[in-house]
Amino acid sequence: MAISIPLQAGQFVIEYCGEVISWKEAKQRSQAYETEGLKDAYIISLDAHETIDATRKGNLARFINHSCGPNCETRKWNVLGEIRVGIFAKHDIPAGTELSYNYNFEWYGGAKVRCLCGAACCSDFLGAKSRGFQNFVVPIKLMVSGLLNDRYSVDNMPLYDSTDEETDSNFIKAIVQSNEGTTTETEIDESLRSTYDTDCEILSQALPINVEPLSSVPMEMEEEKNDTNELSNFYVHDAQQSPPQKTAMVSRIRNRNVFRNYQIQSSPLSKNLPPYSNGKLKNHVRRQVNVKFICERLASKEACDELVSCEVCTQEFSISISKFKKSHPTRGSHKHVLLNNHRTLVLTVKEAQDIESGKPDDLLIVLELKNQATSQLDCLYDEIRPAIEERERDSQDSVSTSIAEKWIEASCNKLKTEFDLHSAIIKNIFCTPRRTWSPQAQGALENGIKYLENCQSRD
Ligand SMILES: C[S@@+](CC[C@H](N)C(=O)[O-])C[C@H]1O[C@@H](n2cnc3c(N)ncnc32)[C@H](O)[C@@H]1O
Repeated sequence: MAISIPLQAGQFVIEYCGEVISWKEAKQRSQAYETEGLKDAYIISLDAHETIDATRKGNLARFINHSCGPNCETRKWNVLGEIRVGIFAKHDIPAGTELSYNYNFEWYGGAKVRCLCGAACCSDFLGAKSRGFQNFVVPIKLMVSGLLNDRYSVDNMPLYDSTDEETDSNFIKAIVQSNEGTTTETEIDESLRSTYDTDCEILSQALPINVEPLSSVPMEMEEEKNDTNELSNFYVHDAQQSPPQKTAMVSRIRNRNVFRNYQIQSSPLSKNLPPYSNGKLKNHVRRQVNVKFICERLASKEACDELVSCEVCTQEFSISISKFKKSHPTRGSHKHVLLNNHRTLVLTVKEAQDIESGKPDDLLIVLELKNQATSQLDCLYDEIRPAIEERERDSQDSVSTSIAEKWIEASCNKLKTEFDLHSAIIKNIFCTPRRTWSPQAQGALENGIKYLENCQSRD
């Protein structure tokens, strides 16, 4: 389902409407739908007791497909004491784009369903990463019926509460317009339709409670600085640099994807920090050194050679990162970077920018370690999730001490790898080893400068 007007990050898109039925009823219906030969699944979980079945009665939200790299996400809201599910834009979405969200399926039986989302980070099968593939049966979760007696459960979603703040929801009409004339097997229930506008308005006006996640503080991207100083001639700013972004506060437990992406908040003081003593500004904009300008002022040829060699290396890495960027655009505040071994690293924008100012090889090794630590944390979260859900609340408060200890340990491990990553970046920047140049390499200085100048003029 496509949207006909542009959406902004965080904007409410549509409520997932349907018949609210018990889990028992959902299972029976699912079997009946299967017998009828219905291929698509439209039952999602509301909470531990109830589900929303949009198979026969529902709204346009039922037509939004799954994607492993979605542009929307689901959020649970407590609206006047009633839990409701809304779909929200994860990031800015241009008009005409197909909407998608991650079903976060957990498969627990039947055949695999091939995912056709086409995302670079696609896990190939719906629920391929879930424990369902290890024959784990999720006790009570949301369920979507599908092909060949498949059983799915959608991951728990964040629970938000309503407030009085207002959000614009006019674009809902745009969705309806964009889908008018579409013939579907679903009859939109008239009573639902009549209350649809009101409902959407209530949900669109409800905003999440901003509660910080356990054991982490959300990161605030450092603001782009416009400082100019005497060293500004040394650097050429990347014109394609993304605008500064701020990561929103997240609820205590949001959906799994968000929950996994902990960030350490940079000190608010850092916004006002002066440039480093060597002239590098403390932000993470890709800069190219104006090599010619500096070389003209350096007395030693060795220093010139070293500068050029470092810059060529950095420039080449920047070029490869730019290629990555083109093929793996930023999703929200993250970049998906494809490594040579075909693995995808999910980096924050800041990390990607940090890497651009460092060197590739050893940084990627540290990144790989960080990625592994993140995966371990993800697995652990999968392990503790049932314990959280058993309490039928979106809260981690009741998780047992032993599990909490494991969680803390894994979190520390991840933080350590993040620390190592940033140390490696700093090391690369400040401790670049001096090179011994062969006589043949002596003549490379001019070539190097020409190369860099060509690169800069191309940019
Ligand atoms: C809520 S419905 C989505 C709308 C549905 N495609 C339709 O046209 O009515 C969920 C069903 O759509 C299909 N589906 C959604 N996303 C998919 C994806 N990425 N790959 C394969 N099938 C998908 C599956 O059959 C799934 O059971």
